[in-house]
Amino acid sequence: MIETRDLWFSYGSREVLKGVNFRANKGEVTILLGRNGAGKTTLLMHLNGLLKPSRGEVWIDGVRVKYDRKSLIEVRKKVGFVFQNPDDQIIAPTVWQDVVFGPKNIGMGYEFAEEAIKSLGLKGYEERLCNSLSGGEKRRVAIAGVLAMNPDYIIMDEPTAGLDGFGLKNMIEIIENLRDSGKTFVISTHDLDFAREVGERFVYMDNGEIVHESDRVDLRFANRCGLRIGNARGRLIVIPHNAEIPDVDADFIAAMGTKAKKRASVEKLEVDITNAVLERSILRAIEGHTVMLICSTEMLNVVEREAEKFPVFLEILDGFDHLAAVNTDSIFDSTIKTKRR
Ligand SMILES: Nc1ncnc2c1ncn2[C@@H]1O[C@H](COP(=O)(O)OP(=O)(O)OP(=O)(O)O)[C@@H](O)[C@H]1O
Repeated sequence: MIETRDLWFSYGSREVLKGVNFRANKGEVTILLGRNGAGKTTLLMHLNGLLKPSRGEVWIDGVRVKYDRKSLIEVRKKVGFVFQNPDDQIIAPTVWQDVVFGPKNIGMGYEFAEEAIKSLGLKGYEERLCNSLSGGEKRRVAIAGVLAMNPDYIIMDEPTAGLDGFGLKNMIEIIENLRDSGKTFVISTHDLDFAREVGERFVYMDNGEIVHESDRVDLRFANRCGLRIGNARGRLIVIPHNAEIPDVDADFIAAMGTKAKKRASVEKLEVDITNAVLERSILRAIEGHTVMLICSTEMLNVVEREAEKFPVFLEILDGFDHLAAVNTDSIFDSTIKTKRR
């Protein structure tokens, strides 16, 4: 387990970590979520001694991290760090020279380097110049360099930044395979889909503090931490309180335009919402009725923003995991119920 205890850190007079108690359990993939500037990278850099806390402690497998050179070498063997930008990590001219840089530096053998080259699909790339590689390939070289030291823990700072769909899929496979082989991960990301795919524990950071922890993505906190996925899309289901659709629904239908479908024996009204505009008039129209909204996170953001301005009580009922069981369309990931306060 990696743990921080009451961790404080400042860059000059700028306080960035404010008493962080973080924990990453062995064998798990812990995801660190938070908006830009929340302090994720700063926290991650403490987990293998790249930064020294102003106050507080870091513990790895029950041993308190010390900051002399000899202790730090031991820490770096146990905990590898994959930087957000591979160019910050790659230092040698060729792929092979770069991957063996770490083990060579501390007099370790190259067996894990060879294994890493294979497992990351870099066989045949050994003599390639790193600066001739694509972004995705560079990322794999950076990971191979970390694996060459055979660490138990792998810290990744935004590993999906700049990856296309194939690169993302490949990254997910790499993490899953390594996890199955017993590695522990701590990963920071803004990518909610990716987080859901690989994560087992989720830690939410805001303004230098941990504000929440959960064992599945909690949309309320993901939202607070500035995450977004997909487009603002969703389906609004309005269930009127009385059997007859009251007059107010005429406004609602008008507001929704031609997309609204009103059936003859209406007990509920269903509307597909395909853009980010959920206007005040719509919220006014649905006020007082039970409303279910199945939507993408972006739409959730829109609704929550609007609901703050309008007296509609908003309660998130379910996250993606539950809803996925009843609706396989991946754009739908949350259910909201609104009712009059
Ligand atoms: N070397 C530095 N010197 C001074 N301030 C820094 C330095 N590095 C980071 N900061 C500041 O510390 C705060 C936290 O930065 P950090 O990189 O840890 O956040 P983050 O959550 O990783 O953000 P992002 O998601 O944008 O990568 C930010 O306000 C940032 O400007």
